[in-house]
Amino acid sequence: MKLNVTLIQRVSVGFILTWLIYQIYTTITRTDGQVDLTPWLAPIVWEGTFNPKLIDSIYKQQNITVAMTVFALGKYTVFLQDFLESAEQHFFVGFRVHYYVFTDHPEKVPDVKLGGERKLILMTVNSSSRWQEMSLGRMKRLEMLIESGLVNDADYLFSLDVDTKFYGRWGAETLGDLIGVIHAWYYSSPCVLFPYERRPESQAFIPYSEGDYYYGGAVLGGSVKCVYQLAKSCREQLDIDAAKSIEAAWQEESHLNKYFLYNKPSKLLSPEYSWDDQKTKPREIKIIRFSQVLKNYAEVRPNT
Ligand SMILES: CC(=O)N[C@H]1[C@@H](OP(=O)(O)OP(=O)(O)OC[C@H]2O[C@@H](n3ccc(=O)[nH]c3=O)[C@H](O)[C@@H]2O)O[C@H](CO)[C@H](O)[C@@H]1O
Ligand SMILES: [Mn+2]
Repeated sequence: MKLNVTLIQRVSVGFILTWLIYQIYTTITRTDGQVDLTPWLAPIVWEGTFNPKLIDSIYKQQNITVAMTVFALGKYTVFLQDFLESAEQHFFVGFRVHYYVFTDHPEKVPDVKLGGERKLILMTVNSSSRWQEMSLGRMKRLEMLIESGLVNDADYLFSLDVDTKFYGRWGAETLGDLIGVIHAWYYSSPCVLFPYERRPESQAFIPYSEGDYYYGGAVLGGSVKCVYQLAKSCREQLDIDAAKSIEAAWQEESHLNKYFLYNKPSKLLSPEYSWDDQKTKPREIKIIRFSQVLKNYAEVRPNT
């Protein structure tokens, strides 16, 4: 009898100790660089800050359509298969999704089997000779796509890099008026180290005294109306720079950062939504949902 009580006591102490260690561990990892709200009270979406089933059911009721644009010009068509197949597994599963694939090589677009209520619209465009133009030309093409009325049936629109892969859920938690993603390489850096455009001659110029986050150019999104305003404004600023023969440090990513500085995103996606396969996963990142795949720059880009 005495032995039994001791056993129960030991098990209880063991349980309490394990629970305590777990609480301390989660508190440390939770505060380690993870903030859930911006200073303007926009949510930052991290694993553990939302209930996936609940949030999906809210937007399911609204019967929404999500459009996504992706550009695969020149040799970047090689990324399409993995991109689309992984999107089918993780991107708005169970929702109506319309992919707009922009390419100069329509014959190289793989035939990926899509789920019900999901379709792919092929947008054939002219080739460019410089990768920088293919990357920054996305703003103009996004603006024109929305002006054409083709995406009028969509409620939300995302534009994503193609040299990427989905590894985890990307669902209704990412919806909002204006969406930006925190860049995986700068989420814990001080503002002055952000690679904003620092030359005052560029429209993308941000002085060292300003800035709050460094946003990645690989992800932008929001309501169709807000994405239109963003794309139009960035395209206008890119045109002004081009007329002065200035190319911002990180092309449209620099202009996107300038836009977000004065037009704050209503929701920010944590770096879970734009990781980089080159970067090992630190402890505070619980899940990688979308990531840049490794690429041989010399092989896939037409110029350096
Ligand atoms: C993780 C991240 O934030 N990436 C950004 C970054 O580097 P990246 O090295 O990721 O740029 P990148 O080479 O992926 O180019 C951006 C995108 O442009 C398209 N493309 C580019 C070249 C080409 O030959 N064909 C083609 O289709 C394609 O959709 C690609 O995903 O800086 C770029 C601009 O300098 C963009 O802002 C990227 O979004
Ligand atoms: Mn990329």
